[in-house]
Amino acid sequence: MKLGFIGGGAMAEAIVSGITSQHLLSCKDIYISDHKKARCEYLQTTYNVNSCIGSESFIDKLDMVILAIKPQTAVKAINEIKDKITANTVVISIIAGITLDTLESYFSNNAVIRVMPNTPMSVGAGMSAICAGSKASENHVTAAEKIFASAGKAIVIEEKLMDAVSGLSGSGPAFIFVIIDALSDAGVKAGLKRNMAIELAAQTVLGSAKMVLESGLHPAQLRDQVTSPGGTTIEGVHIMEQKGVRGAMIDTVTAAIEKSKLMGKQ
Ligand SMILES: NC(=O)C1=CN([C@@H]2O[C@H](COP(=O)(O)OP(=O)(O)OC[C@H]3O[C@@H](n4cnc5c(N)ncnc54)[C@H](O)[C@@H]3O)[C@@H](O)[C@H]2O)C=CC1
Ligand SMILES: O=C(O)[C@@H]1CCC=N1
Repeated sequence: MKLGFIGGGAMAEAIVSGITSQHLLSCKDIYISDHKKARCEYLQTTYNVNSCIGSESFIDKLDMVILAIKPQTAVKAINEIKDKITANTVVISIIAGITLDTLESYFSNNAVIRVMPNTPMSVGAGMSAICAGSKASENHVTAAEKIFASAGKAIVIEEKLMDAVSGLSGSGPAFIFVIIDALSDAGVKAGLKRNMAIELAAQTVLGSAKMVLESGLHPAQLRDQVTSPGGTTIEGVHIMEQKGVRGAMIDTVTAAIEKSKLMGKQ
């Protein structure tokens, strides 16, 4: 299986780092094209994959190609490759907002799949959602699931849910990083050293997420287990509700979802 990437930026790197550390594919079967020479050299040195400016040397040899360019540069990049790939190559787009209809209008002979991954793939803890285009078979979807589940979890969804997923789990890591940063600020304010405060905050987020996933309990039940009557936690929970943290998080994700919808219309 030969896997190619058009665009070797942050998200492509997270996927490559995930799949190579899990040994899903051999490095020699991974090809990355990026416009920046420095980026190609970095990816080649760090992950031992093939990387070059331009995809001419490998584009017609791929079983799968992942489009990992920004939405703003997508049309140009797609036009560079659409007549060069063979009909057997499965096209996977991770580009936010670009619909299957649009992708299929460019790649009319190919099976097309949309995926919304996230950067925690780089540490084996990604969350990806996959939806299949009209020509994608069950085998194609299974192959995509294998790639994206190799470094985390992958679910198959209907395309109408893609904007919601983009706003929640696609952008979500950025929202959680802001929260970890804010929690560590609170620790620093109380006299903790910055590195210790970051470790305390990040491990607390990690552990809490693990409890939600492994216990099967609703987050509200787990919160209740921490909240002793008349104790410290309820004081903090009261402030969170007073300051509208819950509403702010709903608004945050909703704004990201609305932007994803808008990008799909452009
Ligand atoms: N960063 C993230 O957390 C996530 C990003 N995505 C999607 O992934 C896509 C890529 O995002 P990032 O990796 O963050 O962007 P990025 O800006 O880090 O990477 C894009 C790369 O593409 C290269 N490039 C531009 N035009 C090119 C062309 N014609 N041929 C080859 N390379 C070209 C650029 O030099 C750059 O290195 C976007 O469409 C985004 O919506 C999806 C989920 C999460
Ligand atoms: O910010 C963005 O547009 C991309 C899509 C999801 C995460 N990053």
